Amino acid sequence: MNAQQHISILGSGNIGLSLAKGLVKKGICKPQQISLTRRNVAALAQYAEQGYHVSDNNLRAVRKADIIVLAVLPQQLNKLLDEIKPSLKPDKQLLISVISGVSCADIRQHLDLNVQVIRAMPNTAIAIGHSMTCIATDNGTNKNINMTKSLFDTVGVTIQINEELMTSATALCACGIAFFLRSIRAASQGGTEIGFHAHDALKMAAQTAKGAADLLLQLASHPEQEIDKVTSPSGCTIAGLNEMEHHGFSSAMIKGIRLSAEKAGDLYKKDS
Ligand SMILES: NC(=O)C1=CN([C@@H]2O[C@H](COP(=O)(O)OP(=O)(O)OC[C@H]3O[C@@H](n4cnc5c(N)ncnc54)[C@H](O)[C@@H]3O)[C@@H](O)[C@H]2O)C=CC1
Ligand SMILES: O=C(O)[C@@H]1CCC=N1
Repeated sequence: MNAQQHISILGSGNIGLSLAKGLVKKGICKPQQISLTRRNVAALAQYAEQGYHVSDNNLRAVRKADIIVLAVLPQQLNKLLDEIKPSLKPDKQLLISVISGVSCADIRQHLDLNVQVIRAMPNTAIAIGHSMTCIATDNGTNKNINMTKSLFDTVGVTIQINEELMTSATALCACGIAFFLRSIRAASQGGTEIGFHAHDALKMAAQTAKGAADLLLQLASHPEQEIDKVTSPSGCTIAGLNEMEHHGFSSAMIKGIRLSAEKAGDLYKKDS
């Protein structure tokens, strides 16, 4: 983004605000270049104090924007699109949607405008700059794809994927945060049962999970390769691991991800 450009985030809740904070923290733009809208504008008071433009007026926010981020819930989207349509300048503005289950074509079709749309699917680790964000488009220019990637690179790691895989990315990465959190919670519950205070068990489980993830990311190795290093012959790791598998550990994760992906594909259709 250059210093003249303006970004308007429509629906400034968890994801929208985290993105805004990441952009400012990494110096991509100043708060004065960002408009944040929300129905309950009082919830954005601290952002107004920091210099962000804060309002419940989507039309005004759209009018001054070069980039418009759609960050409402899927069931809130059509009303928002109807509201902003009169202010949109399709040949001058880029729409970035973080909304699950809504394709670029769905958005253009509802607007009945030929506007560039890029989808971005972050996860809640965006709040600490550690999101896994997938981006996809069916009509965005390379320039705008690169620009969108650089925006989300400020809040984590970004990859471009085919749009058909966006619901799968939603399940694996956006919902996935919850799956890994539940795994850590379950490990901590096991830890408490074998003797640790709950807060110690949680810290120990979380740091262990972080170490496991970093082994894969930093060494670029395969999970089974790292597992083989832990499982001493006739040892306690393989005993625990096999017991978990007898109870369907991997199968539960795979089935959960499949169901989430199915549901992600239906989030918008159900309500539009
Ligand atoms: N929460 C998550 O982990 C992820 C969510 N998403 C998607 O991002 C979108 C936003 O999710 P969250 O930030 O978690 O939801 P949220 O509920 O925290 O934020 C949505 C915000 O939009 C506001 N809003 C609703 N209608 C509006 C309107 N007409 N004008 C202005 N503001 C309006 C609401 O007041 C709320 O503050 C959803 O579509 C979700 O599918 C994507 C990836 C991850
Ligand atoms: O649960 C949901 O529907 C949203 C989309 C991805 C993460 N949270």
